[in-house]
Amino acid sequence: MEVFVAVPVPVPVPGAAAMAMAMAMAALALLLCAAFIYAAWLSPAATRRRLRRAGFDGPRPCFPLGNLPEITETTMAAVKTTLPLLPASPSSSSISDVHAAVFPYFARWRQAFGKVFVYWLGTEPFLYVADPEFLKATTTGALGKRWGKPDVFRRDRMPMFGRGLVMAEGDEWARHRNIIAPAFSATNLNHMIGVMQRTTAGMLARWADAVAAGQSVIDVEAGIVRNAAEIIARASFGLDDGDEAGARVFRKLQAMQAMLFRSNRLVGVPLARLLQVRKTYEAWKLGREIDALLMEMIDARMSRQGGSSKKQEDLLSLLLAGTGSGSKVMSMTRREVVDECKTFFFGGHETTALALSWTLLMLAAHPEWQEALREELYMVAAGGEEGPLELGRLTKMGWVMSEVLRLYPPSPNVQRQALEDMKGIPRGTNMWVDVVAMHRDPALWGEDAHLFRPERFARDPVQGGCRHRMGFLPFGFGGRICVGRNLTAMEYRVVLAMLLRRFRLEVAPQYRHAPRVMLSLRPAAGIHLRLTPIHN
Ligand code: HEM
Repeated sequence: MEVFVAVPVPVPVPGAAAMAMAMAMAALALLLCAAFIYAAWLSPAATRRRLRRAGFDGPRPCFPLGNLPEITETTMAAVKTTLPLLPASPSSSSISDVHAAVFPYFARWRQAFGKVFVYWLGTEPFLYVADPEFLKATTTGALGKRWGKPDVFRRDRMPMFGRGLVMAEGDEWARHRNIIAPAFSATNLNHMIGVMQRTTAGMLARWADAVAAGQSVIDVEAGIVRNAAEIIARASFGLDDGDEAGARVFRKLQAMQAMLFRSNRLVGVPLARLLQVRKTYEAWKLGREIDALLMEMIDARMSRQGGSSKKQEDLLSLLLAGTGSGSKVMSMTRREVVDECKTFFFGGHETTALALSWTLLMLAAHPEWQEALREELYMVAAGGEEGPLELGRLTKMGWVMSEVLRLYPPSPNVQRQALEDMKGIPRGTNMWVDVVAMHRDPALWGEDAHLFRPERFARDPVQGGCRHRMGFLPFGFGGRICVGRNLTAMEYRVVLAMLLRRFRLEVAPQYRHAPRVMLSLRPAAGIHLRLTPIHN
């Protein structure tokens, strides 16, 4: 007898797989939702409670935007403000004028919370600091190593700096800094004087032509920025007249700079990049093109090295001198050299140009100082050509530079991020040092803090008489102090000396005093000066 065993045959239930898939998707969506709620609300709210328990109060944030709405609103309200260039009387102006114009939200919060408080960019906590003693207590000595650079800016500025020195961290940073710092030695910088003079002569010739053609008022800021961009491109990677690859990189770097200034980014807001996909993509694409061009230049330079009779003395050659040496400690990969070239360009030209532009404005507004610098120039370099020796003897010019960097610091803030928990500050908290506020604080500088008085640096050349050694920070502080400051000092002297010999400066009637922060501290409406040629 045949026994039939009933074997159950799996009968496909229509839609079962689809249902399983849908459930998995729903679970995933739920998980993502939970993660988003955690990142955008719960986690920052918990950090805020911890900070408040440690005694750090501040304006109430509304997550996930944090305090960005108030920042935007107060900034929009301040945009149209025009300030008097000079106070009507020495006592009629105070820190609040320029500081409130450039950081209106900080000026408002300082009144309520003092010189140290917490505010939020999206879900990122920022410890605002305008108290040098607090800064010293939290960041100097052994504590210094516990602070790095904020991740939030590293992500945002990746197209500009890549993983270059500004953004590097830990051992990577130390290795890069050890290779780069010697490239800015006095001997290397002296080789760049000629490049600076040739480039600046071109700018001055263009201004002289414009004046001869009847255009006596010039927006000097535009010319100075372009001149500084050319100088840094020549000094960094040897941009040469007729060098097509160099010129292409230069144009693209400028396009990137303009694009990043235009885009109004929601820094610190989770998923904000998704709202700005086009801008993010454009910056990424431009960044790739720049990288490819720089890589080509580096390859060409490396294959020429040794074979060429023409010795190049730009920063690129100095960095490449170690590459291929076999020493891992003292060499960089091509990729790293590319990022450093971009870092020099973006970190190095606008800051220097702004220091020079604000100086021209101050000298136009203070003719007695303009004359004092000219006299010093004629005394130190009677023959008319300034070499390294003569440039080093321009003492008064040094005071003027320091005073301008105090009143109009091109880098209006310095940032850090806590790498570990310390003194009630949770790991990951950012620090925002308000350099403009400290540089104009009467408690640190005296009642004349808002006045242009270069002589304060005659009495105290390093600190200008500031009552706290961490109250004057135009180039940052600690191990991460600006690596390019000597290059700036050199370029400042070369350009200013040539300019003062060639033109007398006056503030033009159409000049509008509108300092604003757009990454750097800039004159929003340019710097219009009347130039009168000096005939020797
Ligand atoms: C007036 C001109 C300049 C100003 C006001 C300025 C300001 C600054 C500031 C505030 C920092 C941050 C320091 C810190 O975090 O404590 C910095 C870092 C830096 N600057 Fe400058 N800078 C100027 C010129 C230059 C030039 C000419 C170059 C290069 C060509 C340059 C390259 C850099 C680099 C690579 C860093 C990162 C240093 C590090 O993290 O180790 N800067 N600068």
